[in-house]
Amino acid sequence: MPPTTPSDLPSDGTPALSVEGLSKRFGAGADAVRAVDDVSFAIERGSVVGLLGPNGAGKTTLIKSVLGTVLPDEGTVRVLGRDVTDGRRAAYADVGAMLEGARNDYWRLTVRENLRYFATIGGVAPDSVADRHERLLDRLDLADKADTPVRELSRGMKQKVSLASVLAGDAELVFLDEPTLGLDVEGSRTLRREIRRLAEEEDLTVVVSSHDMRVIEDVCDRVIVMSEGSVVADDAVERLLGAVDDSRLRIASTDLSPSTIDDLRDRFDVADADAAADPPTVEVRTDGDAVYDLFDALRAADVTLDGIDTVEPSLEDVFVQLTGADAEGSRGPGSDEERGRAAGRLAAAVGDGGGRRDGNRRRWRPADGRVNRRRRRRIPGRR
Ligand SMILES: Nc1ncnc2c1ncn2[C@@H]1O[C@H](COP(=O)(O)OP(=O)(O)OP(=O)(O)O)[C@@H](O)[C@H]1O
Repeated sequence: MPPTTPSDLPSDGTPALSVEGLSKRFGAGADAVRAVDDVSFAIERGSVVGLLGPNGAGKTTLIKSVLGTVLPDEGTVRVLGRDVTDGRRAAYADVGAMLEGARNDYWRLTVRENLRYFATIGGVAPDSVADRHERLLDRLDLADKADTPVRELSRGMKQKVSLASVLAGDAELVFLDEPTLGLDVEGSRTLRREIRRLAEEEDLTVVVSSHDMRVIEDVCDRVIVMSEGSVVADDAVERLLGAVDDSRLRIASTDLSPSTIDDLRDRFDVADADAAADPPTVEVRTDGDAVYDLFDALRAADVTLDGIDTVEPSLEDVFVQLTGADAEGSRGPGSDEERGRAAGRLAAAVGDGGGRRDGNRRRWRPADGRVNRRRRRRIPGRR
């Protein structure tokens, strides 16, 4: 099994980012908050990793600790093998961050001037990366606007300029915090596609933090999920998705009246129903013999099927099971105990596939830290 923890990575496989035993407390005594609590992980070069967690999970504190804007109480951070406390300048020359969306940029400057400016403050002579800038302008569809002041651009374009600015120097490791925030559906889709493409073409290591699960599913190979300062899951997106035992059958039929749906609720585990849809639909969690019982029940109720398909669990389902939070990152009503049980079930499921539990804590390590960047999982019915 390839090594996956910072201390046992081989010397020839120096990770882009290695965090070991990182902790940060705010305040003291009874009011102290353990924002980050003994967090360790390593991110291999060239991978795209999602950082997820409900509000207050510790993501921002973790990112700021890595970027050097928050001083951790304990632990080490290595960027491309260099301990950041030994040589900040050297370590951070390789790091870029888009932390506040479009506000990164100077709106009075043109798009190209922004790229040159950010290359300079990244320690790179702009002329030496002119080719990279042309490529970025081209890939992000900004070439026509290269000499336009940023303030005259649409929000989606500003967001693209922000991304280009982060990549304008020579950064190998890039943090993107909510990169699609505020974009419309089309703008978000375009930016997701471009982030993925740029990561592959420029051979970048990218850490993406977002509450939008589509961003994580579309862009990331691997996801680190945080909750209450700790890492509660760290695995390939596909394996996390595969670990959720929540397959459903979605039945569509004009014969599905509200009373028929109520009858089904009495007998089956109905996950969702929409009696007002055209045609009405019902989603039933099924396993084993329940499928036969379901069809028998539908036949007995004179329901002729207009359509039937399977609904795979989404990353949002995984996230909710692990943290008890909704997709926006807010905590739901579930108790810590319920969340712990759900996380335990999920961890055990992943463990069965080769991952390993880390003691009794709600976290696990991937069985295989090497992820295939080109292998994508498409979920039927999702974009
Ligand atoms: N400067 C600070 N002083 C005191 N407490 C802080 C400070 N920064 C963060 N915290 C606390 O640390 C915990 C983690 O906060 P953090 O902002 O890292 O979480 P987050 O996962 O980024 O949340 P969000 O998704 O809402 O941005 C929270 O309880 C927060 O209130």
